Amino acid sequence: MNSQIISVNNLTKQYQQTQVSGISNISFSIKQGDIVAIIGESGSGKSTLLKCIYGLIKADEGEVLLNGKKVKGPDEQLIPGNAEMKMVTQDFSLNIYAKVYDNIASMLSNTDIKAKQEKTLEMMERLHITKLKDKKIIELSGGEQQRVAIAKALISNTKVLLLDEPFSQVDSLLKNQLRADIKRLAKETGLTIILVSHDPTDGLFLADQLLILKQGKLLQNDSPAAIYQNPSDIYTAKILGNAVVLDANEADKIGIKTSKDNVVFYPEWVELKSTWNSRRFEVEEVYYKGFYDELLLERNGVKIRALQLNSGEHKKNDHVQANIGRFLEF
Ligand SMILES: Nc1ncnc2c1ncn2[C@@H]1O[C@H](COP(=O)(O)OP(=O)(O)OP(=O)(O)O)[C@@H](O)[C@H]1O
Repeated sequence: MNSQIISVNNLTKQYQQTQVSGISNISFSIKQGDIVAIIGESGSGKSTLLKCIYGLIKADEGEVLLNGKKVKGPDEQLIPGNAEMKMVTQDFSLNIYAKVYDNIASMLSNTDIKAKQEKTLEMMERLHITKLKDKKIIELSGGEQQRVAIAKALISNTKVLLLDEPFSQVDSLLKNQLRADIKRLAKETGLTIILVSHDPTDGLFLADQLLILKQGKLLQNDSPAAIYQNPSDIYTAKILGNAVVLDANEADKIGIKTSKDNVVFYPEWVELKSTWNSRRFEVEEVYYKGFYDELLLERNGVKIRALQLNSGEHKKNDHVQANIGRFLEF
């Protein structure tokens, strides 16, 4: 079993005297070697939390422990940050006129030139950037620069890698490759990774542990599957799975009774088949998604979305029988 590497205790940071700015009373712990994704809408406090963990900004209250030792804030040391952690920000902080090799090697001392060379080449190999060795940063794509920045961050005995929106500069094909590489790297090296993203698929695909932030508060902290299946809040269900949200009146119109205010379900929980409790909907729109379609269905003025795995089976204006196989009440 992995041991705990980071412990965040009652962390609060407020920029102004308002409740919604910064982060508020956040606590959680991280196991060594895990990938943790912090997900939340813009302004929910993701970057603030990441910077507090790294010691770049001083928390008003609470503390961060790295292997049981308090992480110092910017007021407690000359150079803010932490030697055992590295943060890769969206601007990458690379020397754009220097070569890839030199950018990475610059993190190591010159006391053993051969070891420095070997270590740099090994790290380039790990991040699949060996062929870029002699290129200048300015000649690279965003995704390539990203890899160089990660290689540079990892070369000096880093225990925790902090990534702020790591995939914002890469197209979807490269994104999948980079995600897979990061996952492999963490599993091979025991590196702990904390990443911040506004894209929930990063969290669902990569993370061992998912943190959902809303207006500076930690809403949920669990495995991606546990949170996806049982979101504690409508916000979480919408962020993670683009959930359908109906009020009690709308739910009633499609045959769901609830004593709560809202009924929430993911489109894939809608069963398109004729069962004793299924109801007739009209297909209003068909959105082609590749190997499946997303259907916009309507009944009694209420619109819901459902997935159709047999792409093309039902067309616009068709009538279909649908049953909400599972739903949550809030
Ligand atoms: N230096 C600052 N001074 C004042 N307010 C700030 C500062 N930095 C962040 N905030 C406020 O704190 C809240 C959280 O910001 P933060 O950047 O942590 O959110 P975020 O979830 O990372 O957002 P994004 O996804 O847009 O980067 C926001 O309301 C933001 O306006």
